[in-house]
Amino acid sequence: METLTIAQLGNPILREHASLISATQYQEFAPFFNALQQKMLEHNGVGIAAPQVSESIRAFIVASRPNPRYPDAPMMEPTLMLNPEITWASENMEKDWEGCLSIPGIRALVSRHSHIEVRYDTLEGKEVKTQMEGFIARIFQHELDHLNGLVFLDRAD
Ligand SMILES: O=C(NO)N[C@@H](Cc1ccccc1)C(=O)O
Ligand SMILES: [Zn+2]
Repeated sequence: METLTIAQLGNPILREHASLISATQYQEFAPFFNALQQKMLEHNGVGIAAPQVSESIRAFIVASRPNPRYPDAPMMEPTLMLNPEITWASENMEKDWEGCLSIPGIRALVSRHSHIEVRYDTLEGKEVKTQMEGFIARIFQHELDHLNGLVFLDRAD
């Protein structure tokens, strides 16, 4: 695994529909997911999606925590989510500021569902069903967009 570089807006990889991963492949990808988390932390990211390092698979990390880029971000354990889906989304929408490691230096106000219910697999192949709200729900929706070839500017008000 050579060192990962973050694809910038304009790179067609960011516009692909990423592929599901089969559970038999999860463990093979473990070193890649570690490198992905490292790359996110290097850039003070609070999330990162595999397509951003040109790996078009349905996997991302949600890792909200206060940092210089998002001083008010809530604290959570960095969480790797495989084959993630939204299973329910609130009618209620909230606007807040977003950035993207693939679009450095730009922030925009984006409307997102304020509450969502999600499902994803862990690296061990366990299915997790849970609900999210606020900034963490926002990051999940931002990362899921990346798996579907969307970036936050596509949704900016
Ligand atoms: O580019 C990514 N993830 O794809 N990282 C974003 C994640 C994010 C998402 C939503 C709101 C704020 C921030 C970052 O700035 O750390
Ligand atoms: Zn992004």
